[in-house]
Amino acid sequence: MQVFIIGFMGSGKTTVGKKLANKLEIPFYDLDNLIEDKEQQSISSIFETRGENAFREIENQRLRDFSGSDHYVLSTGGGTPVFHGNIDWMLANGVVVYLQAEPAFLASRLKNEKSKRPLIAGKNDEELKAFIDEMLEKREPYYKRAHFEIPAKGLNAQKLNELATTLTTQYPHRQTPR
Ligand SMILES: Nc1ncnc2c1ncn2[C@@H]1O[C@H](COP(=O)(O)OP(=O)(O)OP(=O)(O)O)[C@@H](O)[C@H]1O
Ligand SMILES: O=C(O)C1=C[C@@H](O)[C@@H](O)[C@H](O)C1
Ligand SMILES: [Mg+2]
Repeated sequence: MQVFIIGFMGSGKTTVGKKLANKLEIPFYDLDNLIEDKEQQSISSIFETRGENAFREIENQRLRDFSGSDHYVLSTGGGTPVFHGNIDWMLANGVVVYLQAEPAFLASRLKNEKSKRPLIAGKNDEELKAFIDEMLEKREPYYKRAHFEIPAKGLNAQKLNELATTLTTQYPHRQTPR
């Protein structure tokens, strides 16, 4: 089973992806981390020294080349579904879960975590909220194509269990539990 978690920065893709993988007893990967490991450079530094277009090429390559195992949960970057036909590729190659969140919720999550995220680093609270409003509107049509949409707010252990059960029922090709 290949599960792709998509959604805006701060929606909790990395946090939730890890927990979901744990419940499904399959490995967890994070596309931003895979990129940093392969390039031996932080995401911020890639944006700074090589630019966003280069980052999007690398992101696309890493997503498609990725072959950690037959079964995994992969949390993607906030922009991954939007570029280079990545959403079509993910829909064709696995189950795509959209972690949906409203701008005010995302802004409150992100306001103390801007430095590692080059697209929002240096913005004040007002600029951050305006950026999220505008960017989410552009990105949502891509996010909304996911097979499943889960509200990030109030996503507790029980809801995560329900998601894990739905995924295993509909996509029952599980690895032997570790
Ligand atoms: N269910 C949750 N409950 C409380 N806090 C959470 C939850 N999920 C995530 N967070 C917190 O929200 C922040 C953003 O989460 P996370 O880094 O997982 O988001 P992300 O979608 O992976 O972001 P990015 O796209 O930038 O990688 C972190 O501080 C994390 O600890
Ligand atoms: O929303 C985005 O475009 C990004 C989100 C992060 O996960 C990183 O992939 C990078 O900072 C770009
Ligand atoms: Mg993340």
